[in-house]
Amino acid sequence: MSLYDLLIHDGILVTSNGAKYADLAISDGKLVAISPQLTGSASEEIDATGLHIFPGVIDAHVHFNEPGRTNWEGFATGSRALAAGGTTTFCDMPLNASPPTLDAASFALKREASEAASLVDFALWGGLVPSNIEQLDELAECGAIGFKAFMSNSGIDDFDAVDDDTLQRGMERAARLGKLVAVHAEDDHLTTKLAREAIKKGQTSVRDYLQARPVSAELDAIQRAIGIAEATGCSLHIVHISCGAGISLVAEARARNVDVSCETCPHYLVLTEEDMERMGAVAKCSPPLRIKAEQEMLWEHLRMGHIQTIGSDHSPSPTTMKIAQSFFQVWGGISGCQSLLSLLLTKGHHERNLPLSLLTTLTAEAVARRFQLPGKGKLVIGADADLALVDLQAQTILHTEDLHYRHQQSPYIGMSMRGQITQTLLRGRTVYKQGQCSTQAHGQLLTPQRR
Ligand SMILES: NC(=O)N[C@H]1NC(=O)NC1=O
Ligand SMILES: [Zn+2]
Ligand SMILES: [Zn+2]
Repeated sequence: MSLYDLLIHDGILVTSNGAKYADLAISDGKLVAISPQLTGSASEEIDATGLHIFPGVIDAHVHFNEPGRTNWEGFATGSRALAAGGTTTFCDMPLNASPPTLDAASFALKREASEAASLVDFALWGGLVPSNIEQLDELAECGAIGFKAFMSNSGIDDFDAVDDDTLQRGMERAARLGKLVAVHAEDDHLTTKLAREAIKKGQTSVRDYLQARPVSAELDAIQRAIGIAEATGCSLHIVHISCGAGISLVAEARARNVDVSCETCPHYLVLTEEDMERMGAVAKCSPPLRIKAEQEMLWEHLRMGHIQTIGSDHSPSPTTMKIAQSFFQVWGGISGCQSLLSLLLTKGHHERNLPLSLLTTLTAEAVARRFQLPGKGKLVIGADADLALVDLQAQTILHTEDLHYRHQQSPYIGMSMRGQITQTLLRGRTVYKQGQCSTQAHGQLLTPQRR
């Protein structure tokens, strides 16, 4: 009998402390030995010479739209894209599926759908809307990692925005339950007013859309959310911050011990307003893409450790919803979850010299810590053997055929990437290898566990 199930030898292990040569031994889906030179037999061996071994990415922000809108993405296609991109855990947002995840029954439906189809592990966000404060307890009971609220129109009819009063009541309840609240922070009053005025004048171009969602709307909402978190003692996570000053507000609040964290997304780090104008619908998102100077500020904040997590905010739709006369009518959401790690390696590591240790912290270790995902995010003995094997120097161009999404849309098509994910393992099992995804859905629900 073999000593181990799997032995991965001669790879370079990436940790939050740096990179080092190490052999990894895996049994029963867990890392059981890590050492520069492991001996002993194994049922299977992988020669990782020349490859970097990252902890599988944890993408805490995707919209896979199942059940109910599986034709927008779905767990099967979405999780294939993740596996191909080196991601082994995702947290699915409570909106864009039908029904939205607002109570125990809808949580169960989503859990079932994901368990049936997902190649990778997952956790689920519950929603926080004006009508479901009384259901937050049951969502917590089901194992939601937290509650997501929109401070502006969500673009989806069955997921209402919260006003400050509802947000306060939701945060009071969440604090009592020991759960965090995540917010989409844009001021509804201002964005609605600006959009209405523009549309009334027939100004519906990309530029008009950009002007209707200014940085000030984002800053205003971030400030209010932090104030409410501070008043209620609720943990707060601000998703997809697109501007430097937004990150500064979070950093200032953290410095005075408010329990707030923030996320940015690869699209804000890689694309700008000009790209949105040039590419149109495929690059539409909210908050919108910003000017180059904002983008540089985001990179600087990233380097300084002021941003805690990077999530993709993968929010696809059928191609028909990406076509409209008015840019305000086009579905807002970028498909990008497959490219998260390769974009960070290309633009962050190779072009800006960000250390791999920082990138793995932002995409795995800190995410697992913030959302209390047991056994994830870190390659230590006893952890789940969730791994992304990466050829850091390989240069590839992203082609439409490479995409595993249900709809092969991406603003990154044609982009030259440096750093190729060659193989992804979930709990020791290969879920992706050189272009091929596994056909077996072994994804399991993760529920937060306090340490
Ligand atoms: N409903 C939805 O997914 N909206 C997302 N799309 C986007 O670009 N920003 C969002 O919040
Ligand atoms: Zn959002
Ligand atoms: Zn989102």
